[in-house]
Amino acid sequence: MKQVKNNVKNAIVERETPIISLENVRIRLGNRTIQENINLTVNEGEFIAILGPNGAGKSTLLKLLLGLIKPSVGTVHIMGRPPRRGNTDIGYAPQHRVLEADLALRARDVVGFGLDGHRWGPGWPSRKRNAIIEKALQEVDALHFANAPVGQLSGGEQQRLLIAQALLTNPRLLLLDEPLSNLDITRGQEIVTLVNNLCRARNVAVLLVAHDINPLLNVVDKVIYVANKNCTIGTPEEVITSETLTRLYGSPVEVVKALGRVFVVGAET
Ligand SMILES: Nc1ncnc2c1ncn2[C@@H]1O[C@H](COP(=O)(O)OP(=O)(O)OP(=O)(O)O)[C@@H](O)[C@H]1O
Repeated sequence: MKQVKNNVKNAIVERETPIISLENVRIRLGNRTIQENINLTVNEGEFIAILGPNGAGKSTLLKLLLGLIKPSVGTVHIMGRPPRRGNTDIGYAPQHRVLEADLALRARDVVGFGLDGHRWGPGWPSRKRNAIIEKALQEVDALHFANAPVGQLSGGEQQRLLIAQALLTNPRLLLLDEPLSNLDITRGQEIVTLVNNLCRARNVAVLLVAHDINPLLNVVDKVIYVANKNCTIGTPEEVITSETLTRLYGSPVEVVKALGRVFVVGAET
């Protein structure tokens, strides 16, 4: 009985532990300070957009969570533990370049690469491995082009494969680096809807790096805005305001709302 109680207690503690916790984090690369003092918490199942100008440190933040770089000051916790490379609780889709048109690999093989280094990686021609790949392809609505040569797929279709790859280990945190870049408005919106559905259905926390908040405005829970070596987190209504962004950039910024869209003016955004 005591064991059962302990198990329940541990399960509750585990559930209540934030997915990400950053305290007083400073990031330096080479001899440059990229971020001064990051404090933020991300909870289970939250859908969060990371925004900010080129070179502000959005991808660097993802690398920190992946354990690829270390903070020079402060603490980083992923599900209560320091970040570590190869953490299967994290699914990561890196920034994507369109693949060569003559690349003859099948879409499903490319997704399968996501299992490399995993216990169902190559050398496991098992039904289990194929079933995992099939499920991920289905979740991103890619079954109908699963056998197509990947180089012939559109940017949006290739993006779905990257997301499928990131889902293979059933992660609790999904890191997507600019999945909307190079997509037209309709394809971009389809990816946003897909990611939102995955986030809600799986209760997986999602950090999605983007340059434009507009396609995400109606679906994200929060925004992390990175600029001028600082970052801030809050709901879009809290963060995408003239006051908050002027404070963050340290120079005048105007947030203009028109035609149902939001425009950030006056800063290098
Ligand atoms: N090893 C390094 N040494 C020094 N500076 C680096 C190193 N790696 C990256 N940087 C710098 O860190 C800054 C942040 O880069 P990062 O790629 O995180 O920006 P970003 O916000 O993702 O930009 P973008 O929107 O253009 O992709 C950039 O100015 C980059 O030049």
